[in-house]
Amino acid sequence: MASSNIVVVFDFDKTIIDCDSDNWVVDELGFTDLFNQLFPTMPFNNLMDRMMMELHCNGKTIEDIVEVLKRVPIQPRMIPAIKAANALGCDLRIVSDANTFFIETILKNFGIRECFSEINTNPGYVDEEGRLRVLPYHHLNQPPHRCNLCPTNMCKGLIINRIQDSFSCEENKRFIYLGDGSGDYCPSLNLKEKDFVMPRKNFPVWDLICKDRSLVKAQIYEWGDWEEQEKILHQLINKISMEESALFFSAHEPLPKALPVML
Ligand SMILES: Cc1ncc(C[n+]2csc(CCOP(=O)(O)O)c2C)c(N)n1
Ligand SMILES: [Mg+2]
Repeated sequence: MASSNIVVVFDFDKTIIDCDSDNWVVDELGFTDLFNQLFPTMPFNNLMDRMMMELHCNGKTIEDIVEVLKRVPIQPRMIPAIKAANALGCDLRIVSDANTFFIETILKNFGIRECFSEINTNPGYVDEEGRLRVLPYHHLNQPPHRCNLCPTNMCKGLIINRIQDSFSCEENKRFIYLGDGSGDYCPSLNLKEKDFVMPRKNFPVWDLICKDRSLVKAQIYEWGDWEEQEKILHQLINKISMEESALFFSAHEPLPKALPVML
């Protein structure tokens, strides 16, 4: 497979799929009223764990949840677009405030689980009683992350920093980050000048970025719908690849005379 120096980091809900997976499961299984009643009383991450308990106690099985997840709305072009980015050698990752069970079930159902090298999200697992448990990404026995932009269970900015630090400077990785929610703002601030952020237009991360664009070092390319997301992502991958090959030529030999227009 081709390899490149491009790392594409996707948020999941409303960036890869066309809904919030948590709300989709709760609504489709008929538990919206209870969700709305409990919503003001506890942090969201705990609420999802509680809702999974409520489903279990009311006779909803893991198979029922899986069946609902298989029907999750997604723009059909998203699947070939992800496969294409992977085939071009991009390192694709997910950073999401959903959970591993929902995300892995959905990606496997669409046949794209293997396109991603890493999924960073809240752990979700089925316990011995057949109940789905959802835990915080940052364990409660660890010191709090101290970021005041992010919910206590997950700071996506810390995750981006960890991914950035996993590469050496010589690898010169270029990041493209796609997201929609307020939780995607913190990681956007941590990107560098050579990187790109693709906020979903008219969604919370876009509103936050637009308040003061100068706080974001990365180049900003907004997207309004999935067709546009696919087009811009493809253009950015091409743009970075061209820049890198131009750099490669200029570092190794004089530019070949036959290529003056491209380079
Ligand atoms: C009414 C209401 N208030 C708050 C929330 C919390 N919340 C908003 S988007 C999201 C998913 C993030 O996943 P991703 O990071 O993949 O976009 C979560 C956990 C909600 N779902 N509903
Ligand atoms: Mg999202």
